[in-house]
Amino acid sequence: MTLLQVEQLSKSFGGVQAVQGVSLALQAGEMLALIGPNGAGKSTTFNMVGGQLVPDRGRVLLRGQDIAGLAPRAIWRRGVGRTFQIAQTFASFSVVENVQLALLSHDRHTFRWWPRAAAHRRGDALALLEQVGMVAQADRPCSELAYGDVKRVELALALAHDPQLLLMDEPTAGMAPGERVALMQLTRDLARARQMGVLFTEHSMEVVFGLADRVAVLVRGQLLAEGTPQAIRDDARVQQAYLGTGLVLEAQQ
Ligand SMILES: Nc1ncnc2c1ncn2[C@@H]1O[C@H](COP(=O)(O)OP(=O)(O)OP(=O)(O)O)[C@@H](O)[C@H]1O
Repeated sequence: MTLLQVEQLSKSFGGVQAVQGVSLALQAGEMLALIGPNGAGKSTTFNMVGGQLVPDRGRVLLRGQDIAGLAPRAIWRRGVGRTFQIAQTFASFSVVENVQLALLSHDRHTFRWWPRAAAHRRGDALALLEQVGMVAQADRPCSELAYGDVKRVELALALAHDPQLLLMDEPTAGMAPGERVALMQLTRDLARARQMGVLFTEHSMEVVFGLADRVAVLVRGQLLAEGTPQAIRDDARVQQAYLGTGLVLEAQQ
């Protein structure tokens, strides 16, 4: 069964039709990039899938069940994880403690438990850090980490919830080009290994065309094109939509 099926999703704000009749599909283990010029409706679409916005119309089917309009936490409980643009770690806690807190939350405990629960699933937390290449830094405070490493920890925090679908809103914003590709390569390896679908918005064309399995292009709230990176790059309508935006539809080597 299709992991995520978005059908005819629409949302307007006052007179602005932010998203109009957008349909998308994402299979388990697959990376789908949502791209488009500024104001195209990427964040609005993303937030309707994650539950931060209620659609005016349309359906969001997660393995066939409509989750459109549910609260973000209810959607999270159904296996939709999310990483955010803003670093979300607790800076004074160590790397492994942050992952333990995420596991605590996944296990439905509240953070009030923390003083008693410092040993909560430390082994599982270390195993997650191993998966994102951060186990050597497990006992360092998050505040000491380089930005790219914080992003890896954020990925481990999202994985603590064992999501079927991971939403990543501009995951590589603010990172150096080499680090961006490394983070998303890692994400792709994890998506394959865990059969987790990944829907992400991204401005780095190097990441999009180098690492997405498929690309969906939004322009002025509508889906302009959807297909493999190669098909999208060769699509004259997509090139036209990006003309004058300063973005170049080429994956740099
Ligand atoms: N809360 C809101 N209230 C009013 N208008 C909004 C709101 N959120 C988005 N919009 C409008 O909806 C349209 C789509 O915005 P959205 O943020 O989804 O685009 P985007 O593709 O994510 O853009 P960017 O790449 O700049 O983040 C824009 O015209 C925007 O101004």
